[in-house]
Amino acid sequence: MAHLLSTHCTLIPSPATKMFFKPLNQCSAIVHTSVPFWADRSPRMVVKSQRKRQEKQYVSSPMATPISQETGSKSSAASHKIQNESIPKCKKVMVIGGDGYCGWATALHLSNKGYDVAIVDSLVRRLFDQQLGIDSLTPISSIQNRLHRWKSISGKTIQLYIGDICDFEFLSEAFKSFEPDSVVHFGEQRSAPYSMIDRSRAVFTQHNNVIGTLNVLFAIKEFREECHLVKLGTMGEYGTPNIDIEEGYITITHNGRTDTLPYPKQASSFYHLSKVHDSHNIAFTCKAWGIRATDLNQGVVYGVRTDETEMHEELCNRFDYDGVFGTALNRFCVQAAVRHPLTVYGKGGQTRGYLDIRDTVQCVELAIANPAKQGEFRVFNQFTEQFSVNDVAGLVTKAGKKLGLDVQTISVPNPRVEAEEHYYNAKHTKLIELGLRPHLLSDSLLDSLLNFAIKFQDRVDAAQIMPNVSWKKIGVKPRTVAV
Ligand SMILES: O=c1ccn([C@@H]2O[C@H](COP(=O)(O)OP(=O)(O)O[C@H]3O[C@H](CS(=O)(=O)O)[C@@H](O)[C@H](O)[C@H]3O)[C@@H](O)[C@H]2O)c(=O)[nH]1
Repeated sequence: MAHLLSTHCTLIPSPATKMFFKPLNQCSAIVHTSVPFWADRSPRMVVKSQRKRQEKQYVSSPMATPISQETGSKSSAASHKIQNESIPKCKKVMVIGGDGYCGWATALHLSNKGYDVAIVDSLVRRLFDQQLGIDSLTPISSIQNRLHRWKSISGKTIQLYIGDICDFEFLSEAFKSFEPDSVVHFGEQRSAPYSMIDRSRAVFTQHNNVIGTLNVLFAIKEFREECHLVKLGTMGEYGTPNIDIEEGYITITHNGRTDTLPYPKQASSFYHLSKVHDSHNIAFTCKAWGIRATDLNQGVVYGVRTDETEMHEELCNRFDYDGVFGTALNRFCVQAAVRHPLTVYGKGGQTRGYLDIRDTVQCVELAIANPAKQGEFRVFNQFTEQFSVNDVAGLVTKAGKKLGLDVQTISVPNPRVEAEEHYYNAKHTKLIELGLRPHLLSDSLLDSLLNFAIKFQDRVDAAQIMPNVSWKKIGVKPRTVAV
């Protein structure tokens, strides 16, 4: 029997009666993980749209773009590009992982731009917080409340499918029901430290990410062969080679013969390796089945606000600052706000590509609006600026001083195995060529991020700040991370 979830969504229990989420064995902040929750891959509830199916909206033109229905947000490079091109009435985008940090911002942005959006999410990211005893700096609403609020503010409906894409039956239903023209796939375990906690988290990360992506590829082949896959990869796939990093491919002359080959991969965590495995699987299926795909090798994302998430507090995005899910710049802003010394790991010369979350949403929109050709495996390096960890600490220190904060830095013994001083020069021109107008890291953005962190400083749990996952100490025994 279907239970009414909202005016436009229905919860349909799967054939099995088992609940998706096992009860947690929690004792204050300590999580016992002797029975990993992900051991249960039983079928789960499917949220299926009641909305009448619309006509198929396949778009085969590489320049096809959606109607821009921006409501009060600033115009972007993407919208300029969109206005000049042939515009389909409606273009359907499935955002897998649409309840997460990048996924939520992207789902709202695309909906605001006139795409017909469906979120597919297992909500497991929220469960990680509960299991590790950590929380977002910002209070975040349930996905249902988020979507109700978005509807009331924008008048736009985002469909919701709650389930695990590793469950092919669930994914098939979602595909057949929504019939996406593009799939944006953020639905992976995205923390390197999480994947290095213990054996079971390493296995979970690779199983979840690699099998999930394989299922998406099979679903496209089976149900929507024109559908464009926009897959979130990572700059971490390349590692830190002592030569320039190209965008996906490198032309090599060897023993007098020349070829253009996938750029060598040297990932340095089980998480980053899962993305390498994904890239190989996607590249193969583009060749073998003619899948069209874009791999967005994204750098470290910072920031929290986008035009849409700041429309209402119930649309607020998550902001991670803990040692497992928090990323460098966001962490440093929170550390500065609560007068915790900035935690530079090792020598601090680790250099990465960085980007503002407002550019993440812009890049995804550009990729969708300018799809890969049938059979093409495109790779874009998705970042806007390079910084070392010491650079980032220096910028936050300077911005903190302006706000009257006395920001200190400490060198923490590096919990990771990574080069701490190295050459780094990565190309990132393809998205610029498509029209990306980057939001470069500015004093005003740092001011606003610091003020944001100060606003929510009472929610900070200082015990979550120091890293406590070691690349070298990872073992087979299930580990409790929270103190
Ligand atoms: O308190 C900290 C936190 C991090 N770092 C260092 O900062 C660098 C970046 O670490 P991060 O935690 O900000 O980012 P990372 O673990 O690489 O992962 C994040 O950024 C990746 C892009 S990239 O780094 O691979 O380009 C994405 O794929 C991941 O999903 C996202 O969690 C690393 O050298 C790390 O050792 C510190 O020195 N101090």
